[in-house]
Formats: sequence, structure tokens, C-alpha cells
Amino acid sequence: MTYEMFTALDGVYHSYRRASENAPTLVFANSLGTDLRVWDRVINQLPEQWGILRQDKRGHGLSTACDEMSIETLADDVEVLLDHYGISSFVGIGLSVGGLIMQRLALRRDTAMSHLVLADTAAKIGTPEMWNQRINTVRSEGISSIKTAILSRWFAPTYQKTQDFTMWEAMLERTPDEGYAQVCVAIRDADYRADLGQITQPTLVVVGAEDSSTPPELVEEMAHNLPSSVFHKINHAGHLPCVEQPAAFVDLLHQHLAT
Ligand SMILES: O=C(O)CC1=CCC(=O)O1
Repeated sequence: MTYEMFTALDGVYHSYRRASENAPTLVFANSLGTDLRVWDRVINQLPEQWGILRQDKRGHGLSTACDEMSIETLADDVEVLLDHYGISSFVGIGLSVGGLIMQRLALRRDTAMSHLVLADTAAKIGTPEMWNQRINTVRSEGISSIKTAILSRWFAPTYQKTQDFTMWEAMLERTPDEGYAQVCVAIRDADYRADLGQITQPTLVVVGAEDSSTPPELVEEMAHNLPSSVFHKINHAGHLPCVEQPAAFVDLLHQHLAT
């Protein structure tokens, strides 16, 4: 059974989906410019009985934005749902900015989070200058003015020629400009490199071999600084291996949860 819900948190409408209440519960956090559908292909290949909780970040998908956003606020939003459902044991799975959110939850919920999966992410993503430039451009000219550059980082060249590609292009283009800009602010202001050594959960770190947003070397460096991690590159994928190579992603997830 899947529940699709809205809840109001400090004036923000928050959209999320919960499927099955069985353990383990897999809690997903999405990347910048994508909504909870970015996990569809992975979730479709998981055993039906596993619990699933995913949501649209503020300013993305069907969730509304707020004036000031930080990774801490976005982590609060996940905690509200964990508490609402009384989830005391879960696997945290974060993609890109979702990985920053899950790094916070790994520390805040250290006993409840049994395993961590960090995909195409780092403890610090990009530079303040790069994010400020992107924020200014999105606010003044809109997401469509930078969508070609973003999509070329999201996907390997071969995928960009497929029919599916247009769906993701539409998802990005329909993200509200201010919601997108606010999440860029949250990423710009986050630097969790000093905290990596305190994350004790067994952590699977994956990256698309053709990811040019969070390149394999950056992601591997994060893996080296985590006390208990395994690192895998997924071939024929860019920044969103859960979209381009869901079977490889699910295989690695199964292996990780068996440890
Ligand atoms: O849009 C990008 O460059 C990719 C990205 C960076 C952080 C995130 O969540 O996505």
C-alpha cells in the first residue's frame, strides 16, 4: 500500500510518499532539481515488502519553498516524518544534496540509522563562487537558461539521446526557480568535511563514472574519510546512476544491506 500525503510544516506544504511499513525502511533524499520520482526505477526493483519513505525537498516537486533554507532545515523535514511514523530503524539513502542531508541524519540519528548510502555526493559540493553565480543566474534568467549545462552533467552522452531524457528535462525545467535557488544556497553554505570521521554507520558510496558534478575523485575522497565505507563506480552513468543504471544501483544496495 502506498500513501501519498501532504503535511504542513512551518507554513510549507510538504509532499511525501510512504510505501509499506515493514523493516527495513529505506529513507531516500533526492538531488537538486529532481523530485521523489528520481527513485522510481530503484524502488521498482526492490522487494515489495520493504518500507519506503521518500519526499520532495522544500521548493521541489509538490513541496513549497520557504524564505531561508539550509541542509539542517532539510534534515529537520526528514526527522518530522521519522517521528510521525515512529521509525526507529532505517537505512538512509541520499543522492547529491540528499547525501548532505543524510550525512546530518547519520549523526543526529546515529542509533536509528543502521546503514548509509551516499550517491554522487561529497561533504562539500562545489565552491561558494560557483553557487553564487548559479543562484544569480537562476534568479535573474530562470532555470531554463542553464538547463542544457545541468543536464549534460546529470547524464552520460548516450542517455541524452533517449526518449526518457525529455522527462527529466521537464522535471528540471518545472522546478520553481526560487525553490531551486534556495537549495543552491543550502548547498553553498554546507561543509561537513570535519564531521565525516564521526559517521559510524557502514556506508556504501557510489558514483556514476561519468559524473562531472561530483566527479569520481571527489566522491572517492569522501569515502576514504569515512570510518566504514566501500566505494563503487557505476559505469555508463553521470550524476544520477539511480536513473541511468538502476539495476547496478540495486545490486550494490542488496550487497550492502547484507553486511
Ligand atoms: O546540478 C548539479 O550540478 C548537480 C547537483 C549538485 C548538487 C545536487 O544536488 O545536484
